Amino acid sequence: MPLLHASDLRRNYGNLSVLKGINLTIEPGEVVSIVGASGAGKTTLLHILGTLDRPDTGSLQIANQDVFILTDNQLARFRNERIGFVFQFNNLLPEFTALENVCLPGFIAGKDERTVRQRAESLLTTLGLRERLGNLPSQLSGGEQQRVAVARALINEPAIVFADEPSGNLDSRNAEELHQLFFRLRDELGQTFIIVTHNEALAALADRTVTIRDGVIE
Ligand SMILES: Nc1ncnc2c1ncn2[C@@H]1O[C@H](COP(=O)(O)OP(=O)(O)OP(=O)(O)O)[C@@H](O)[C@H]1O
Repeated sequence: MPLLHASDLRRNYGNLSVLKGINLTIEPGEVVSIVGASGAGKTTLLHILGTLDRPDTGSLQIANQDVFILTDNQLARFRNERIGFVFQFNNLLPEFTALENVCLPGFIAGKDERTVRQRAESLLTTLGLRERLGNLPSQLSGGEQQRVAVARALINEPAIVFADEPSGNLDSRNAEELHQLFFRLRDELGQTFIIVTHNEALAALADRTVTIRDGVIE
């Protein structure tokens, strides 16, 4: 069974037809990059695949769940438990420490507090942030903040992590480190990533590159 199966996804904004029938299958443990010209619909597609937005028509299965038949509340719960996100601007909560930011989705999922804390510490240690657990985001470098965001995305052991231009705000050294991290997590945890990127180095490293043009996958 594929991990994700999208069938004939369509999305219009008013008269503008952005997605015109997207079909996509993702297997577990793949790192897939989504590329395409500016305005091609990459973010629109990522938001739909990540269940942040609904298509006008079409269906999507993730981990054997037909997601768009769920109510908004059911979908929010599914997203919290099964999907992780990394955005260009890390969206860490400024008044919470690195450790607290990582724990939060685990607490929201209602998991045991001690278990969540231990997993968060272990993830942050794996990502080289053992000495930064108590730092606020403002006390971290851009690269460190993005690694905290990756740990936060992983806290609930998601089926898939979606990333939208994750290295878009980093210098080339930090960008490369972040990219290596995705592949290490793929190798060590079997983690699946779907990444929208303009970064050609990252797209070239991916197991598969999906190009959107004229509203469909090329
Ligand atoms: N909420 C919205 N309302 C109206 N139009 C929108 C909305 N969101 C996106 N669009 C339009 O849909 C098209 C696709 O946008 P999208 O952000 O998905 O493209 P993209 O491929 O991610 O672009 P970029 O690489 O520049 O980030 C664009 O023409 C955009 O202007």
